[in-house]
Amino acid sequence: MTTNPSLLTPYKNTGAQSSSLRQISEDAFYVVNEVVTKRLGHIPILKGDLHVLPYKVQRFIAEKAELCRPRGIYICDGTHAEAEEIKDKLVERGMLTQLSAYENNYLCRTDPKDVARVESKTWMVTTDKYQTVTHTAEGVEPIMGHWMSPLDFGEELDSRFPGCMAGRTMYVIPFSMGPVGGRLSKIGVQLSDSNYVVLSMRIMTRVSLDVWEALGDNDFVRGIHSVGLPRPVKSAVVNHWPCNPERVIIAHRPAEREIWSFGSGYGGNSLLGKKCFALRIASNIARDEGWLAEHMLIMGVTRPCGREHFIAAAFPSACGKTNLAMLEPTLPGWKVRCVGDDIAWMKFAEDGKLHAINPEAGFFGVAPGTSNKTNPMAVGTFQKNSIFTNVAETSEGRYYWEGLEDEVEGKNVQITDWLGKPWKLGDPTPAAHPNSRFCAPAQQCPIIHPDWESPNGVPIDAIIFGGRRPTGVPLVFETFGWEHGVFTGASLKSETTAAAEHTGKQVMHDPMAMRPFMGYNFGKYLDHWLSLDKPPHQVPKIYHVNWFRKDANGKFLWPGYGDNIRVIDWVIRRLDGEEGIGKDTAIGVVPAPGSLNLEGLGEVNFDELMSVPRDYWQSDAKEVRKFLETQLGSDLPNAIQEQLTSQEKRINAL
Ligand SMILES: Nc1nc2c(ncn2[C@@H]2O[C@H](COP(=O)(O)OP(=O)(O)OP(=O)(O)O)[C@@H](O)[C@H]2O)c(=O)[nH]1
Ligand SMILES: O=C([O-])CC(=O)C(=O)O
Ligand SMILES: [Mn+2]
Repeated sequence: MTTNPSLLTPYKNTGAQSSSLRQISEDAFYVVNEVVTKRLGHIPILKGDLHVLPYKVQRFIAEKAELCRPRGIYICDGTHAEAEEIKDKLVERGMLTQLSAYENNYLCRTDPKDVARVESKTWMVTTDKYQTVTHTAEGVEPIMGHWMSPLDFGEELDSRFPGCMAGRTMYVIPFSMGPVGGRLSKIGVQLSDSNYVVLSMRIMTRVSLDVWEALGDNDFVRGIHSVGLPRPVKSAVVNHWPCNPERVIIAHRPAEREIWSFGSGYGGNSLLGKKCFALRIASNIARDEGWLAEHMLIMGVTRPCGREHFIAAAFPSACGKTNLAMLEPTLPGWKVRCVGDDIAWMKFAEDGKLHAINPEAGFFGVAPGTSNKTNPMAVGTFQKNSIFTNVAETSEGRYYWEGLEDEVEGKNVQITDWLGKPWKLGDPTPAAHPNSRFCAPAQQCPIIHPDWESPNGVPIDAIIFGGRRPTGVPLVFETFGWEHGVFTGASLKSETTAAAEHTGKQVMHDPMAMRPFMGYNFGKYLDHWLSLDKPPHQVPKIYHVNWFRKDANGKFLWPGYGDNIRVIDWVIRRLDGEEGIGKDTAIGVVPAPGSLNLEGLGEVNFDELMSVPRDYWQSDAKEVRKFLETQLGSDLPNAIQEQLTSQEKRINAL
């Protein structure tokens, strides 16, 4: 199979800011115009004016249209009217159903084969393999980063993209991650043949014509997405949801800042601003520019005394970020405000502090388990202008999923499950898919932070890592310093969830909660983190939490949700330097007996919750050493190696 070299030629960044370059690019207009016109051939522009866009964008569109051969090109403007027009069409076609009990809420059922991220088909394409993966020990498959050679990628691309949009519209989506024009913000352009993607991107990112203005002649991240089912369609389309599960590929070319996604319409695979751009591509940009792109929520916590602290927290997918970011405190006088629930871009500012922005504009949250009891602020957010994917529906036009039983019990309502079948309480299968999601504008969150769109971000005082650890791991501990904190993040593990294709509950390594999102060599990534602790930087303190420890009967030891404020309270008192509330253990500082505010809580087995069992941690230490040494090989930073050794010594001395 041959590869069209023009598809794989990196675009040159002309850095066209100076007036002389601007002059050249104006002269080049006529050339561009000719090339663009030739490449487009007879493909009509259905909406918008291609020739007023930045030249690089014009060329990008023309080149990819020539490749994918859509029936027309639709340049999105991000307006409400545009969204209405698309929604009406989708309702008519049966892909969306209005949830009539709310204002402008819609339900979408996908093909049941397309319901989660597909980690095994997600790739980083780099010339040098070790830009993507670490030097693992002989015979050990790297689990962080998934490498494909440019040559192989060329073949995969050639066998999928030519003509892949036949009979469909190619939407051009201009979007900004972070407020348009902001200091930490970045611009992307996604091409997609899915109108569900257009509607979702409009919620999750800032889609607007202002983006073109802010972009000018600068470079942008390029996204090409296709559901991979050109017309006429040869196989049956299930649920009016075109996709091509057998041929899925999500490939990133970090050097070219380019993303190619094929075959899936599901959020994490198709909303390219999210995991693909804001984590995998952005972590590459961040390393080059000296900042961090992380899988973290950002929250502001105000104590009864009125002082506010900002916290960033990294938990793997479906492990509680959205819930913590919108926590409703059970302690009186406390206030939590949400800055972001999934991704943080963080950079040290002149004040020496690490400042974070939320690059997204919406929440793409796990639906099951979300209720007025667990997360009333999320519920408040998605009462209007939201899209629900793979949830169930009631005969009253409301959404339904596991965790909302109280709202239908004893009422005469019929439920239709996510597969479109009649369903009733007590049925053996779940009503909603476990990875069903709500997609809602962040600005509708009742506790959105007034500075959530501040272009300078918010100053982070503490970073928290966490995961689902049914045994052995205490509710909270403070690490002994930056290096120990980075080591603790690198050793992060969690039980698998429905957010990706892994089946069965197994505790897996998920370093920094970034395993599925690692954009470059994980050893270099750790080096980058370690290098940040230098003057004048005031690095945040690093903590680890575990809301999911279970007792011998398999019951959670900790009530979680709103009561997690009690842990945050302890964290902030530690930041303040309050004495006598910490107890040193081998793995970090846990709350001393009596130091955690448990007032008003029922029975809590504090000792079991905080215990650091020697046997457990001895075998854990062995396993972590094996993991880090075999996974990172020669890429394992010395500082992490030293942390490993000193932690082992402390554990053996327990
Ligand atoms: N037991 C317990 N469950 C929790 C807690 N916080 C969240 N959960 C559950 O964990 C699941 C996922 O929570 P989310 O907050 O959506 O997780 P997330 O990290 O934002 O997930 P992604 O969007 O996939 O990145 C939901 O079913 C929650 O109900 C907690 O404190 N205790
Ligand atoms: O990316 C997605 O599909 C949803 C998400 O936030 C995650 O899985 O962490
Ligand atoms: Mn996530």
